[in-house]
Amino acid sequence: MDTEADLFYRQLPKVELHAHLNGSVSFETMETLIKRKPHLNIEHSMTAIRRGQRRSLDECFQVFKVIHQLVDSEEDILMVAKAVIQEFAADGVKYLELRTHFCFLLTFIFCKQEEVDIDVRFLVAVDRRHGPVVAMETVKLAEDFLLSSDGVVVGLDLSGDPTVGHGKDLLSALEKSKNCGLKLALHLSEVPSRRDESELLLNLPPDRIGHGTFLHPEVGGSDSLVDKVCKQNIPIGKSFPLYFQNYIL
Ligand SMILES: CNc1ncnc2c1ncn2[C@@H]1O[C@H](COP(=O)(O)O)[C@@H](O)[C@H]1O
Repeated sequence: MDTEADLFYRQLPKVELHAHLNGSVSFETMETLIKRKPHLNIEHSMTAIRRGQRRSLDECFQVFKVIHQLVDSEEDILMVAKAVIQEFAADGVKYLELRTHFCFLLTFIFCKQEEVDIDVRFLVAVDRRHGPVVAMETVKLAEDFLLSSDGVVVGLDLSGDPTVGHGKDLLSALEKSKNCGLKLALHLSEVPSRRDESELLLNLPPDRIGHGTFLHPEVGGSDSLVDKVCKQNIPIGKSFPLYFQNYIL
């Protein structure tokens, strides 16, 4: 049963600035998806990380692969997007930035969120594993949406398995994106030994950082990386509060 504190926190108006669409699917929606596709033999334990449960980054990306099998039609995408937006609204979120590679489909549909008291904006996701050509194509699409979506598409998100590829190959796509006015939310330093890449990406600079777990010298990053984040006042989403207390969203 909800405590008084639960109710208070639910009603408190909030902003959510680091939500991946397929990373925000609730248990109930997942159940509907699983029932729709019994032939896939997918169980709940394959699609979620329970509170307190520890998983490696690699295992997290395995979970996304399973979710992508479940969400593979226009009908699924729309159902998931509607449910996610309604659930964030029911949780008291008033401003939501949703990142997804399905942006192209969703943008026009959610230009008018009339029945729900929530302002939803989209970030078009570039998945690192698809490489520079797809990244550039995605940026062009995102630019079109930026111009035609009446402010619904606001930026570009660089995400995906951080051990795959190198940011230097995506730099021209990211620069183009920035030059055309898209805000940049970049996942960086999510794994150790990515100092060079983080240096490059921080020079852009991004408007937001995803995770940035290994930026600090104590965990294999460097003073120069920390300096760049602090001097440029770049907010970090979903990281550890220890090192960047003033920057965590
Ligand atoms: C754990 N930290 C993370 N680091 C990097 N990328 C992540 C992520 N969590 C999620 N994603 C990215 O978001 C996609 C799912 O949403 P969409 O299918 O696009 O809606 C994942 O496939 C991955 O590319």
